[in-house]
Amino acid sequence: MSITPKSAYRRILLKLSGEALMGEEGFGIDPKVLDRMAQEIKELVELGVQVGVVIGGGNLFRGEGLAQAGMNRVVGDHMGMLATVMNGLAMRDALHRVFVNARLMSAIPLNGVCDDYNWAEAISLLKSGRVVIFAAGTGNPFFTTDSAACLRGIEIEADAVLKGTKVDGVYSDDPVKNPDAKLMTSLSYQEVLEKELKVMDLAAFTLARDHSLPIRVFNMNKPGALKRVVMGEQEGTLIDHQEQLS
Ligand SMILES: Nc1ncnc2c1ncn2[C@@H]1O[C@H](COP(=O)(O)OP(=O)(O)O)[C@@H](O)[C@H]1O
Ligand SMILES: O=c1ccn([C@@H]2O[C@H](COP(=O)(O)OP(=O)(O)O)[C@@H](O)[C@H]2O)c(=O)[nH]1
Repeated sequence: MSITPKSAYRRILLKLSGEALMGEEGFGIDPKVLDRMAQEIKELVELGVQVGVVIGGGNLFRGEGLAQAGMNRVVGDHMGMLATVMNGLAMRDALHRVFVNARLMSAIPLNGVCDDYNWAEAISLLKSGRVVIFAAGTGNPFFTTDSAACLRGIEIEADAVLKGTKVDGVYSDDPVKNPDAKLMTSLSYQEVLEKELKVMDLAAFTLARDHSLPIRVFNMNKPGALKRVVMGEQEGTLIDHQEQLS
C-alpha cells in the first residue's frame, strides 16, 4: 500500500479513551460512536497510513475507582485492563464490519479470544496495512492506557501519538472550568511540565518526551478532526521538542 503524499504521517499510534466510546451514555459503549470511529480509522487506512490503536477502559472500569470503593488496587487494575480488552473486541468487530482488516493484541494472554502482544508481529501487520489494536494497556497495574499508548508508540516507531479526547486540544487552563482558557496550537514538552497542563499522566508524558515521540491532542468527538490531523492540517495541539527548532 502506498503512502498518499498528502498524509503527514507514515505510521501513527491512535489513543482512544474508553470514555470517548461511551458517547452520551453513562457507561458502556455507544454503538453509534463506535461505528463512527471505525469509519474514521478506515479513512486513514485508505490514505495508506499505518494505524496502531491503544484503547482505554474508563467507560467500564478503572482500578483507582474500584480501589476507592474498597477493592484491592491490583485486582481493580486487572479489571480495568480486561475492560480495555472488551473495548478492543468491540472496536475490532466494528472495523471488520466496515471491511477493515484489524487484529487485536492483548498484553495479558487470553487464549482463544485475541492474539498475544508481539512486537515483531505487530510491525509486520502494520506494514501489510492491517490496523493493530493494542489492549490490556501495558499489562501491569498502576499504569494507564496513556502510558501504554506512549510505550507502544515508541516500540512500533510511530511518527506520533494522536490522543483523542473530549476537548479541542490542550488549553491554558481546564476549558471545562475556565471559559477564558485559550487553546494552544503547539507546546514544548518543557512548557507542558512548567505550566502543569493536563495532557497525560507524568509517567506517560515523560516516556514520550524522553523518546522524542510527538503527541497531538485533538477532539475525537469532532467528526473529521482525526483525518485533518493526519493530513497535516491545523487541528488540536502538537507537543514536541519545539525549543530545539527555534
Ligand atoms: N489544560 C487543559 N487543557 C485541556 N483539557 C484539560 C486541561 N486541564 C484539564 N483538562 C481536562 O482534561 C479532560 C481530558 O482529559 P483526558 O485525560 O484526556 O480525558 P479522557 O482520556 O478521560 O478523555 C478535559 O475534558 C478537560 O476538562
Ligand atoms: O497499563 C495499564 C493500563 C490500564 N490499567 C487499568 O485499566 C484502567 C483503564 O485504563 P484507563 O483509565 O487508562 O482508560 P481511559 O482513561 O483511556 O478510558 C485503568 O484505570 C487501570 O485500572 C492498568 O492497570 N495498567
